[in-house]
Amino acid sequence: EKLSHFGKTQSNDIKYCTKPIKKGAESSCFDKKLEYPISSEDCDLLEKNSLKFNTQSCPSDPSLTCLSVDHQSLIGAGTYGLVVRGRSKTVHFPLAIKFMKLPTKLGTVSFNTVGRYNRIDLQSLIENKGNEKGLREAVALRLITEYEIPSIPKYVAYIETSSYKILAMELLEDYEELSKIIDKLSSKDLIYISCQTAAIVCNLDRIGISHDDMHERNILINRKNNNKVNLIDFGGANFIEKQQKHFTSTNNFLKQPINLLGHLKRIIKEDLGDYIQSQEKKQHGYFCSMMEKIITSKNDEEKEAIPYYYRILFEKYWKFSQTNKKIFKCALTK
Ligand SMILES: Nc1ncnc2c1ncn2[C@@H]1O[C@H](COP(=O)(O)OP(=O)(O)OP(=O)(O)O)[C@@H](O)[C@H]1O
Repeated sequence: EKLSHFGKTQSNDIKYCTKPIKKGAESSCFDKKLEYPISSEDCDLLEKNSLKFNTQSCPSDPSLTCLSVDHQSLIGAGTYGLVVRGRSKTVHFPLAIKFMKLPTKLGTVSFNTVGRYNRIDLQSLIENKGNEKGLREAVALRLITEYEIPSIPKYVAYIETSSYKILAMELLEDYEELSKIIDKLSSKDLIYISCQTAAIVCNLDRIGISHDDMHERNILINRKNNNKVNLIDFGGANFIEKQQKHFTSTNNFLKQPINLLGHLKRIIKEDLGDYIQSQEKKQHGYFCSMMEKIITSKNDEEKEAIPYYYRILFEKYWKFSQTNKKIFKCALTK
């Protein structure tokens, strides 16, 4: 059993420091940025939510317990916080648990009830644009999971303690960031990846969520499974109010991810990309509505009513279908 339940490993197991602090000095250093102490209050709340993950002694004070950041546990690190591997007995899949350090202790934390959000207050999120990255992501993932939108990690739990915002979600295994592999991919791969990305964006659109941070680092690819795409990092997500629900998110797919769109434009030629991009600027969401139209059109006459550029894109390059739950999917073409 690799995952001890808050059990400590020996501090000499810590391998995340490679460079000594001072020139010539033996390395006994540690990276303060990777030190995430877990208090007994944190422990209690995590335990109540059945969340398990590895811990170790804190490098700066071995009497304290910290998140384990060895190569088995650590998934990602950044200014936002740390993503580590975990488990929960409430779900059958492994977890990615994101720990976001709070800028200050309590007081500045709004929406804090008893650590867990049972009720989602969409209105306050809309008004509080940008200030609540962790909560915003939790709400987005929870809605996405409830609506069973595929290709996005499933929401498992969101907790706030006095030190952290903690988001537990499905772990995507065997995925690589598109930014790291984009130059190795063939035209066919890139067409299929962009098609799946567009389908995910339009699926989100149907439920009124826009990702709004669609760079290549947030698009994960499983090369072992037909270049299957998953979208992560909903910290910048926006919730579109019902009245203005009419498709606003697509514009972020047609502006971003810049590198992927650049490749795509070179591949599909015929000025298709430029034309569709400029249409989207004039009328946000036009792209998703055309996608819906091509799928629901029953005969040639209805198909011909769809503007030429979209028809070419959908007939020649991106083959969409829709499941009975109205989820857009991309066909893997030979
Ligand atoms: N569910 C997941 N499964 C697998 N890996 C994940 C998952 N979520 C995040 N990661 C990995 O952890 C890293 C950080 O996650 P994420 O991008 O969500 O954080 P962030 O705070 O938005 O970081 P930034 O915006 O600086 O990229 C990602 O680059 C990704 O590789």
